[in-house]
Amino acid sequence: MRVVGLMSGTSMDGIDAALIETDGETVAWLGPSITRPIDAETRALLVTAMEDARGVNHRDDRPGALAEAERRITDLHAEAVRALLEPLRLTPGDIDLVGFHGQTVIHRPDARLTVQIGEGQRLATALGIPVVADFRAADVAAGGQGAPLVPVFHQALVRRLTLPQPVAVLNVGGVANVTVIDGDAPPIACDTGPGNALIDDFMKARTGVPFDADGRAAAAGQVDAARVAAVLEDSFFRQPPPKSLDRNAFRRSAGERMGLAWLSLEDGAATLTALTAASVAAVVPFLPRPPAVWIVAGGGARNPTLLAMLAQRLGAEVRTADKVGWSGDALEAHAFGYLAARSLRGLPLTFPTTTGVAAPMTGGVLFRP
Ligand SMILES: Nc1ncnc2c1ncn2[C@@H]1O[C@H](COP(=O)(O)OP(=O)(O)OP(=O)(O)O)[C@@H](O)[C@H]1O
Ligand SMILES: CC(=O)N[C@H]1[C@@H]2OC[C@@H](O2)[C@@H](O)[C@@H]1O[C@H](C)C(=O)O
Repeated sequence: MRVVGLMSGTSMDGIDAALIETDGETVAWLGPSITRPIDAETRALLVTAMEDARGVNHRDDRPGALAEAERRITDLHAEAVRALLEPLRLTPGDIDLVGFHGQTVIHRPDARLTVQIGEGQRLATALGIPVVADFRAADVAAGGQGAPLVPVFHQALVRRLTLPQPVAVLNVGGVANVTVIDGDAPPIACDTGPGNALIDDFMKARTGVPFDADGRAAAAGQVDAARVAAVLEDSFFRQPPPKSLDRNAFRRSAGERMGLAWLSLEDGAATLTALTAASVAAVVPFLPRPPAVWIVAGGGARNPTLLAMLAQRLGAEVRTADKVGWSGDALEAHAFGYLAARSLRGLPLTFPTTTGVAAPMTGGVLFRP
């Protein structure tokens, strides 16, 4: 199948759209991708929608700004698909399927609640292509964490490489998540903790720019190890995998525990970057054996200061996804194309070792144009 995968991640910086050819088992081709930036006005609407989502008790509730945000985000995804296809001289008729993740506005698996806004039917009708959406709902309803979903895709990609095992695939987006693959054993996976979200929020508050470009501020600062250790006291880091996080999970507690207000821009950025690296390293003691190689994807792979801190704390080889022939920026979009193909074939998306669901579970809802 020729599939377009779509991801709008927790960083809310853009919508990634990527082409992939797959039968939902093996990956035949990782095709080109684009990012359609999310404008400041839409980002502000999404931030409001996330606030309003705190009042959601049922996954179909759309209080406050949520309904408007959902329509807007759906239409931007339709634009992203067109922007991907046009320069490739492809039309919707050339595409078999779309995998549409949507925007997570609340994730509380403990309450069996996870909401990704995005109307599958509206997108299918707009594009004239079948769409699979709502990838997390079935897993959460069955008692799983509903995240991470990418491990089965990471496993399919790692099978194509010759690398010393175990191999860890680390995605550093707003939240960071890892998949550890050791031969044919079921992959072990979890969210590791904050990825870029706390760094982005801190940089936005201090400079107005919502990220630490190329890790420059962090590179010029001093890490406050005691502050990092204070956040790692949180019970989340003592839990073994599988486990997942809401984007805003550590927002308040980290700010308070770290006393960020007292740190300079550079020291704050360095300390938050070290927190991301340390929380990844905190997973290693829970693994049967430490990974020999770490492949890093997501926006965090563009931050050399973070990559250096990871290499130091993990004591293992750290490579970027681009170095192994994947697209670090589009890996999640490729993943949702792959997961859509699996969904169409009724293949499992989640497993006891990836989301804690009791038995392998398929997921996703199909919308026809
Ligand atoms: N050149 C760069 N230097 C430093 N950080 C960068 C750079 N480019 C991107 N980033 C970081 O990566 C983030 C975006 O990452 P990404 O697109 O992987 O996140 P996401 O997909 O939205 O999140 P998630 O994986 O949690 O859903 C930005 O918000 C920024 O913090
Ligand atoms: C609830 C939710 O949207 N979680 C995202 C988020 O962003 C990164 C991390 O937290 C990850 O577990 C998940 O996304 C990836 C794509 C996943 O499910 O594998």
